[in-house]
Amino acid sequence: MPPSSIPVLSIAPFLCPTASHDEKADTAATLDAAFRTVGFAHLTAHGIDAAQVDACFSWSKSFFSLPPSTKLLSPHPPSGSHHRGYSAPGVEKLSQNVFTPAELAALRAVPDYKESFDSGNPADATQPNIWPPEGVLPGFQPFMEGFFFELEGVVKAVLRALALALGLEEGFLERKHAQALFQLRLLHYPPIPADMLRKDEAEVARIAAHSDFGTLTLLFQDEIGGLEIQDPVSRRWRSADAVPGAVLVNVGDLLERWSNGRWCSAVHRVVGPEDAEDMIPARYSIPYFATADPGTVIEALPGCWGEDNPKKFEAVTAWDYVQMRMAALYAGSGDDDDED
Ligand SMILES: O=C(O)CCC(=O)C(=O)O
Ligand SMILES: [Fe+2]
Repeated sequence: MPPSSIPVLSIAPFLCPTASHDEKADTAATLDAAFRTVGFAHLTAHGIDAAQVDACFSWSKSFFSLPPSTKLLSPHPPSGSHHRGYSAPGVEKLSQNVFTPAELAALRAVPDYKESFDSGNPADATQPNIWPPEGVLPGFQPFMEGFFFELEGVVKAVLRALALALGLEEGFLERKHAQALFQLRLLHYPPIPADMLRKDEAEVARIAAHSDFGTLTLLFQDEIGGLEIQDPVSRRWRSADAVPGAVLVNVGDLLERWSNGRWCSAVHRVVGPEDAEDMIPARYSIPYFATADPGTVIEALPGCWGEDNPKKFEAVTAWDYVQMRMAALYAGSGDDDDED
Protein backbone atom coordinates (compact mmCIF):
# COMPACT_ATOMS: atom_id res chain seq x y z
CA MET A 1 0.00 0.00 0.00
CA PRO A 2 1.66 3.28 -1.05
CA PRO A 3 1.49 6.04 1.53
CA SER A 4 -1.36 8.46 1.16
CA SER A 5 -0.78 10.78 -1.77
CA ILE A 6 -3.91 12.81 -1.27
CA PRO A 7 -3.03 16.50 -1.58
CA VAL A 8 -3.11 18.60 1.59
CA LEU A 9 -4.14 22.23 1.06
CA SER A 10 -5.26 25.23 3.06
CA ILE A 11 -8.77 26.49 2.29
CA ALA A 12 -8.13 29.66 4.33
CA PRO A 13 -8.20 32.06 1.34
CA PHE A 14 -11.88 31.21 0.85
CA LEU A 15 -12.72 31.87 4.50
CA CYS A 16 -10.70 35.01 5.00
CA PRO A 17 -12.28 38.24 3.70
CA THR A 18 -8.91 39.89 3.11
CA ALA A 19 -7.37 37.11 0.98
CA SER A 20 -5.88 38.34 -2.28
CA HIS A 21 -7.01 37.25 -5.69
CA ASP A 22 -3.69 35.44 -6.23
CA GLU A 23 -4.02 33.49 -2.99
CA LYS A 24 -7.50 32.40 -4.00
CA ALA A 25 -6.43 31.52 -7.52
CA ASP A 26 -3.57 29.34 -6.17
CA THR A 27 -5.86 27.46 -3.82
CA ALA A 28 -8.50 27.02 -6.52
CA ALA A 29 -5.92 25.61 -8.94
CA THR A 30 -4.55 23.18 -6.33
CA LEU A 31 -8.03 21.96 -5.45
CA ASP A 32 -8.94 21.63 -9.13
CA ALA A 33 -5.82 19.49 -9.74
CA ALA A 34 -6.61 17.31 -6.70
CA PHE A 35 -10.20 16.73 -7.82
CA ARG A 36 -9.13 15.98 -11.40
CA THR A 37 -6.65 13.32 -10.36
CA VAL A 38 -7.55 11.86 -6.95
CA GLY A 39 -11.07 13.19 -6.30
CA PHE A 40 -10.09 13.84 -2.66
CA ALA A 41 -8.11 16.49 -0.73
CA HIS A 42 -7.23 17.11 2.92
CA LEU A 43 -8.24 20.66 3.83
CA THR A 44 -6.39 22.51 6.56
CA ALA A 45 -7.29 25.90 8.06
CA HIS A 46 -10.98 25.08 7.59
CA GLY A 47 -12.02 27.25 10.53
CA ILE A 48 -13.60 24.54 12.71
CA ASP A 49 -12.05 24.36 16.15
CA ALA A 50 -10.37 21.07 17.02
CA ALA A 51 -12.37 21.19 20.26
CA GLN A 52 -15.62 21.19 18.29
CA VAL A 53 -14.55 18.17 16.25
CA ASP A 54 -13.49 16.37 19.43
CA ALA A 55 -16.83 17.25 21.00
CA CYS A 56 -18.67 15.77 18.03
CA PHE A 57 -16.74 12.50 18.40
CA SER A 58 -17.57 12.50 22.14
CA TRP A 59 -21.28 12.98 21.43
CA SER A 60 -21.09 10.21 18.87
CA LYS A 61 -19.51 7.82 21.40
CA SER A 62 -22.10 8.78 24.01
CA PHE A 63 -24.94 8.16 21.59
CA PHE A 64 -23.69 4.78 20.34
CA SER A 65 -22.95 3.65 23.91
CA LEU A 66 -26.64 3.92 24.77
CA PRO A 67 -28.51 0.63 25.09
CA PRO A 68 -29.87 -0.57 21.71
CA SER A 69 -33.44 -0.07 22.87
CA THR A 70 -32.70 3.58 23.72
CA LYS A 71 -31.00 4.22 20.38
CA LEU A 72 -34.05 2.78 18.69
CA LEU A 73 -36.19 5.52 20.25
CA SER A 74 -35.02 7.70 17.33
CA PRO A 75 -35.24 5.16 14.51
CA HIS A 76 -34.32 5.80 10.88
CA PRO A 77 -37.62 5.41 9.00
CA PRO A 78 -37.91 2.25 6.92
CA SER A 79 -38.01 4.26 3.67
CA GLY A 80 -34.78 5.03 1.88
CA SER A 81 -35.76 8.62 1.19
CA HIS A 82 -35.93 9.96 4.75
CA HIS A 83 -32.31 9.84 5.93
CA ARG A 84 -32.64 10.77 9.56
CA GLY A 85 -32.27 9.05 12.91
CA TYR A 86 -30.58 5.84 14.03
CA SER A 87 -29.79 2.82 11.85
CA ALA A 88 -28.66 -0.36 13.59
CA PRO A 89 -26.20 -2.76 11.98
CA GLY A 90 -28.68 -5.57 12.18
CA VAL A 91 -26.94 -7.66 14.80
CA GLU A 92 -27.46 -7.64 18.51
CA LYS A 93 -24.97 -7.36 21.37
CA LEU A 94 -22.94 -4.79 19.53
CA SER A 95 -20.90 -3.79 22.48
CA GLN A 96 -19.62 -7.28 23.20
CA ASN A 97 -16.33 -8.50 21.83
CA VAL A 98 -17.20 -12.15 22.25
CA PHE A 99 -18.64 -13.72 19.15
CA THR A 100 -20.41 -17.06 19.30
CA PRO A 101 -20.73 -19.12 16.09
CA ALA A 102 -24.31 -17.87 15.80
CA GLU A 103 -23.18 -14.28 16.13
CA LEU A 104 -20.47 -14.78 13.55
CA ALA A 105 -23.04 -16.23 11.19
CA ALA A 106 -25.27 -13.22 11.84
CA LEU A 107 -22.33 -10.91 11.18
CA ARG A 108 -21.67 -12.50 7.82
CA ALA A 109 -25.21 -11.66 6.84
CA VAL A 110 -24.54 -7.97 7.41
CA PRO A 111 -22.86 -6.44 4.37
CA ASP A 112 -21.53 -3.34 6.15
CA TYR A 113 -20.93 -3.77 9.85
CA LYS A 114 -21.69 -0.28 11.11
CA GLU A 115 -24.35 1.78 12.85
CA SER A 116 -25.20 5.40 12.12
CA PHE A 117 -27.14 8.44 13.26
CA ASP A 118 -28.19 11.02 10.66
CA SER A 119 -29.37 14.57 11.13
CA GLY A 120 -29.84 17.45 8.74
CA ASN A 121 -30.76 21.07 8.37
CA PRO A 122 -33.45 21.88 10.97
CA ALA A 123 -35.21 23.87 8.23
CA ASP A 124 -35.50 20.83 5.92
CA ALA A 125 -39.22 20.13 5.83
CA THR A 126 -38.93 17.15 3.50
CA GLN A 127 -36.67 15.24 5.89
CA PRO A 128 -37.43 16.34 9.45
CA ASN A 129 -34.81 15.43 12.03
CA ILE A 130 -35.46 12.51 14.36
CA TRP A 131 -33.86 13.26 17.72
CA PRO A 132 -33.65 11.10 20.84
CA PRO A 133 -36.59 11.87 23.14
CA GLU A 134 -36.21 14.60 25.72
CA GLY A 135 -34.14 13.49 28.67
CA VAL A 136 -32.04 11.09 26.58
CA LEU A 137 -28.65 12.70 25.97
CA PRO A 138 -29.49 16.35 26.77
CA GLY A 139 -27.33 18.70 24.70
CA PHE A 140 -26.96 16.28 21.77
CA GLN A 141 -29.52 18.00 19.51
CA PRO A 142 -28.27 21.59 19.96
CA PHE A 143 -24.69 20.47 19.43
CA MET A 144 -25.50 18.64 16.18
CA GLU A 145 -27.57 21.56 14.89
CA GLY A 146 -24.70 23.98 15.57
CA PHE A 147 -22.10 21.66 14.05
CA PHE A 148 -24.29 21.25 10.96
CA PHE A 149 -24.09 24.98 10.23
CA GLU A 150 -20.34 25.12 10.91
CA LEU A 151 -19.77 22.40 8.33
CA GLU A 152 -22.07 24.18 5.89
CA GLY A 153 -19.57 27.05 6.00
CA VAL A 154 -16.72 24.74 4.97
CA VAL A 155 -18.73 23.27 2.07
CA LYS A 156 -19.54 26.75 0.82
CA ALA A 157 -15.86 27.76 0.95
CA VAL A 158 -14.99 24.72 -1.19
CA LEU A 159 -17.78 25.61 -3.63
CA ARG A 160 -16.37 29.14 -3.97
CA ALA A 161 -12.94 27.72 -4.74
CA LEU A 162 -14.36 25.35 -7.34
CA ALA A 163 -16.34 28.10 -9.08
CA LEU A 164 -13.19 30.19 -9.33
CA ALA A 165 -11.26 27.20 -10.68
CA LEU A 166 -13.70 27.11 -13.60
CA GLY A 167 -13.41 30.84 -14.21
CA LEU A 168 -16.96 31.38 -12.93
CA GLU A 169 -18.14 34.06 -10.58
CA GLU A 170 -17.18 32.94 -7.04
CA GLY A 171 -20.75 32.57 -5.77
CA PHE A 172 -22.01 30.54 -8.75
CA LEU A 173 -21.98 27.06 -7.15
CA GLU A 174 -22.66 28.30 -3.64
CA ARG A 175 -25.96 29.82 -4.81
CA LYS A 176 -27.02 26.41 -6.14
CA HIS A 177 -26.67 25.09 -2.58
CA ALA A 178 -28.53 27.97 -0.92
CA GLN A 179 -31.01 25.70 0.89
CA ALA A 180 -28.19 23.60 2.41
CA LEU A 181 -30.21 20.39 2.42
CA PHE A 182 -27.18 18.51 3.69
CA GLN A 183 -26.73 15.48 5.93
CA LEU A 184 -24.53 15.10 9.01
CA ARG A 185 -23.83 11.46 9.79
CA LEU A 186 -22.29 9.90 12.87
CA LEU A 187 -20.80 6.52 12.05
CA HIS A 188 -19.67 3.78 14.43
CA TYR A 189 -17.95 0.63 13.24
CA PRO A 190 -18.05 -1.76 16.23
CA PRO A 191 -15.08 -3.99 17.09
CA ILE A 192 -14.90 -7.05 14.85
CA PRO A 193 -12.63 -10.13 14.62
CA ALA A 194 -9.69 -9.19 12.36
CA ASP A 195 -9.93 -12.20 10.09
CA MET A 196 -13.42 -11.19 9.04
CA LEU A 197 -12.04 -8.03 7.48
CA ARG A 198 -8.96 -9.48 5.79
CA LYS A 199 -8.88 -7.78 2.44
CA ASP A 200 -8.34 -10.81 0.24
CA GLU A 201 -11.15 -12.88 1.58
CA ALA A 202 -13.22 -10.21 3.35
CA GLU A 203 -16.53 -11.58 4.49
CA VAL A 204 -17.84 -8.24 5.64
CA ALA A 205 -16.57 -4.74 5.03
CA ARG A 206 -16.70 -1.88 7.44
CA ILE A 207 -18.08 -0.04 4.44
CA ALA A 208 -18.04 -1.65 1.00
CA ALA A 209 -16.54 0.08 -2.04
CA HIS A 210 -18.84 2.89 -3.18
CA SER A 211 -18.87 6.47 -4.41
CA ASP A 212 -20.91 9.24 -2.78
CA PHE A 213 -24.09 10.55 -4.44
CA GLY A 214 -24.04 14.28 -3.92
CA THR A 215 -21.75 17.16 -4.80
CA LEU A 216 -19.22 17.12 -1.96
CA THR A 217 -18.57 15.07 1.17
CA LEU A 218 -16.56 16.25 4.17
CA LEU A 219 -15.13 13.60 6.48
CA PHE A 220 -13.59 13.54 9.93
CA GLN A 221 -12.24 10.18 11.08
CA ASP A 222 -10.50 8.89 14.20
CA GLU A 223 -6.97 7.48 14.25
CA ILE A 224 -7.95 3.82 13.73
CA GLY A 225 -7.56 4.02 9.96
CA GLY A 226 -8.88 1.74 7.24
CA LEU A 227 -10.28 4.27 4.75
CA GLU A 228 -8.98 3.52 1.25
CA ILE A 229 -9.49 5.35 -2.03
CA GLN A 230 -9.28 3.78 -5.45
CA ASP A 231 -7.11 5.58 -7.96
CA PRO A 232 -9.48 6.45 -10.82
CA VAL A 233 -6.93 5.46 -13.47
CA SER A 234 -4.74 2.67 -12.08
CA ARG A 235 -7.55 1.24 -9.89
CA ARG A 236 -5.00 0.74 -7.11
CA TRP A 237 -6.15 1.34 -3.56
CA ARG A 238 -4.37 3.93 -1.45
CA SER A 239 -4.91 4.56 2.23
CA ALA A 240 -6.49 7.82 3.29
CA ASP A 241 -5.77 8.04 6.98
CA ALA A 242 -6.67 11.21 8.82
CA VAL A 243 -4.28 14.17 8.68
CA PRO A 244 -4.38 15.79 12.13
CA GLY A 245 -6.30 19.05 12.09
CA ALA A 246 -7.54 18.58 8.52
CA VAL A 247 -10.91 17.59 7.11
CA LEU A 248 -11.05 15.31 4.09
CA VAL A 249 -13.22 16.47 1.19
CA ASN A 250 -14.25 14.44 -1.84
CA VAL A 251 -16.21 14.81 -5.04
CA GLY A 252 -19.57 13.01 -5.27
CA ASP A 253 -21.28 11.58 -8.34
CA LEU A 254 -23.49 14.61 -8.89
CA LEU A 255 -20.48 16.92 -9.09
CA GLU A 256 -18.65 14.53 -11.39
CA ARG A 257 -21.62 14.67 -13.73
CA TRP A 258 -22.02 18.44 -13.34
CA SER A 259 -18.35 18.96 -14.19
CA ASN A 260 -18.73 16.69 -17.25
CA GLY A 261 -16.25 14.25 -15.73
CA ARG A 262 -13.56 16.87 -15.05
CA TRP A 263 -13.65 16.12 -11.30
CA CYS A 264 -13.76 12.47 -10.32
CA SER A 265 -16.02 10.87 -7.79
CA ALA A 266 -13.55 8.28 -6.52
CA VAL A 267 -14.59 4.90 -5.20
CA HIS A 268 -13.66 4.38 -1.56
CA ARG A 269 -14.17 1.81 1.22
CA VAL A 270 -13.28 1.14 4.83
CA VAL A 271 -11.31 -2.02 5.58
CA GLY A 272 -9.55 -3.31 8.69
CA PRO A 273 -6.27 -1.63 9.64
CA GLU A 274 -3.26 -3.52 8.22
CA ASP A 275 -1.59 -4.33 11.53
CA ALA A 276 -4.69 -5.61 13.34
CA GLU A 277 -4.33 -8.92 15.11
CA ASP A 278 -7.24 -10.58 16.87
CA MET A 279 -9.85 -7.88 17.21
CA ILE A 280 -10.12 -4.74 15.15
CA PRO A 281 -10.98 -1.89 17.49
CA ALA A 282 -14.05 0.28 17.12
CA ARG A 283 -13.82 3.10 14.59
CA TYR A 284 -15.74 6.38 14.53
CA SER A 285 -16.12 8.77 11.61
CA ILE A 286 -18.25 11.80 10.77
CA PRO A 287 -19.21 12.30 7.12
CA TYR A 288 -21.17 15.36 5.99
CA PHE A 289 -22.92 15.03 2.64
CA ALA A 290 -23.69 18.12 0.57
CA THR A 291 -25.91 18.26 -2.47
CA ALA A 292 -27.36 20.93 -4.74
CA ASP A 293 -30.82 22.42 -4.20
CA PRO A 294 -33.45 20.04 -5.61
CA GLY A 295 -34.50 22.22 -8.57
CA THR A 296 -30.94 22.85 -9.77
CA VAL A 297 -30.42 21.77 -13.35
CA ILE A 298 -27.30 19.63 -13.51
CA GLU A 299 -25.71 20.00 -16.91
CA ALA A 300 -22.09 20.48 -17.92
CA LEU A 301 -20.81 23.62 -16.20
CA PRO A 302 -19.23 26.39 -18.24
CA GLY A 303 -15.52 25.62 -18.54
CA CYS A 304 -16.15 21.87 -18.49
CA TRP A 305 -17.14 21.28 -22.09
CA GLY A 306 -16.45 22.59 -25.57
CA GLU A 307 -15.91 21.55 -29.15
CA ASP A 308 -13.23 19.02 -28.23
CA ASN A 309 -14.99 17.95 -25.09
CA PRO A 310 -18.71 17.46 -25.74
CA LYS A 311 -21.30 17.16 -22.99
CA LYS A 312 -21.36 13.56 -21.78
CA PHE A 313 -24.60 13.57 -19.82
CA GLU A 314 -28.14 14.77 -20.32
CA ALA A 315 -29.41 17.62 -18.18
CA VAL A 316 -31.24 16.42 -15.07
CA THR A 317 -32.43 18.21 -11.94
CA ALA A 318 -30.61 17.43 -8.71
CA TRP A 319 -33.91 16.05 -7.36
CA ASP A 320 -34.48 13.70 -10.32
CA TYR A 321 -30.91 12.51 -10.16
CA VAL A 322 -31.16 11.52 -6.50
CA GLN A 323 -34.50 9.79 -7.12
CA MET A 324 -32.96 7.87 -10.00
CA ARG A 325 -30.03 6.74 -7.85
CA MET A 326 -32.26 5.81 -4.94
CA ALA A 327 -34.54 3.79 -7.20
CA ALA A 328 -31.52 1.84 -8.47
CA LEU A 329 -30.23 1.31 -4.95
CA TYR A 330 -33.45 0.00 -3.51
CA ALA A 331 -34.67 -1.85 -6.60
CA GLY A 332 -35.68 -5.32 -5.55
CA SER A 333 -33.84 -5.17 -2.23
CA GLY A 334 -36.91 -4.49 -0.15
CA ASP A 335 -34.68 -3.46 2.73
CA ASP A 336 -33.54 -0.24 4.20
CA ASP A 337 -29.95 0.15 3.21
CA ASP A 338 -28.65 3.51 4.25
CA GLU A 339 -26.21 4.36 1.54
CA ASP A 340 -25.79 8.06 1.06
O1 LIG B 1 -16.16 6.06 7.62
C1 LIG B 1 -15.49 6.53 6.71
O2 LIG B 1 -14.32 6.89 6.88
C2 LIG B 1 -16.06 6.69 5.32
C3 LIG B 1 -17.55 6.78 5.29
C4 LIG B 1 -18.09 6.89 3.90
O3 LIG B 1 -17.41 6.76 2.92
C5 LIG B 1 -19.52 7.20 3.72
O4 LIG B 1 -20.28 7.17 4.71
O5 LIG B 1 -19.93 7.46 2.57
FE1 LIG C 1 -18.46 7.52 1.18
